[in-house]
Amino acid sequence: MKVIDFSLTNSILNQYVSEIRNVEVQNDRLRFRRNIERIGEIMAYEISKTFDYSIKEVQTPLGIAPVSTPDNQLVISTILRAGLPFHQGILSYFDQAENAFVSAYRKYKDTLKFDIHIEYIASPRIDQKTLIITDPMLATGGSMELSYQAMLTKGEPAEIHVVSIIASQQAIDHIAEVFPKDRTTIWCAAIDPQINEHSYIVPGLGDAGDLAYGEKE
Ligand SMILES: O=P(O)(O)OC[C@H]1O[C@H](OP(=O)(O)OP(=O)(O)O)[C@H](O)[C@@H]1O
Ligand SMILES: O=c1cc[nH]c(=O)[nH]1
Ligand SMILES: [Mg+2]
Repeated sequence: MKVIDFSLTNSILNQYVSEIRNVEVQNDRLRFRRNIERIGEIMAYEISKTFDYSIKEVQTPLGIAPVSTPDNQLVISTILRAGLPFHQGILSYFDQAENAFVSAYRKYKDTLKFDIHIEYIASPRIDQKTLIITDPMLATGGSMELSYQAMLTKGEPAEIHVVSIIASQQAIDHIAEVFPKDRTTIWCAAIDPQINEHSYIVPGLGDAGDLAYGEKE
């Protein structure tokens, strides 16, 4: 299993990550969503370098140009709600991708204990396709694992890209355990050391879904 951590490389992506983490900046919802989209756009570009390419001949007004373009059949899958702006950023680079949406939410038994419930999935078949499964936050990794299990009812992908912004070390370890090691790559903008007793990432950024869309009842 490959793990790509963008925080180890100096790039403008780290500026957008600092803004979504920053308590003085992150409450500007439009900026928060747009920064998540921008991180998705940059990650999409980096992920595109791993695809399979072949040369096609393009007719220009003056001749024929050979151009190497990707051949992968993409399915971009997203976990509601916080995944939506991230999905939009990635999709804006992969124009022809198919798309899938999974709902996952924490149903609390008491203030600390919860189960993750999946209630909705809308997905194409994913057999032999490149599955890009996105969620900006990987805390326990439970939502990602269950969403992937739900996606498997739609077929077996050729390769899997788990794409996140902030992941806990625990979630990285968990995903490395439960996803196919030979064909999964995890992409994230940072790996944080801890999760707290409420299973929030520390230092993390808080609740990504609420910051993007407002608090739930
Ligand atoms: O790794 P886990 O421990 O499963 O936690 C991560 C999940 O929590 C967040 O969603 P949340 O449940 O807050 O839903 P929301 O996007 O609707 O706010 C996040 O977007 C992940 O889906
Ligand atoms: O830190 C966390 C954990 C779960 N969901 C979030 O939005 N943030
Ligand atoms: Mg949330």
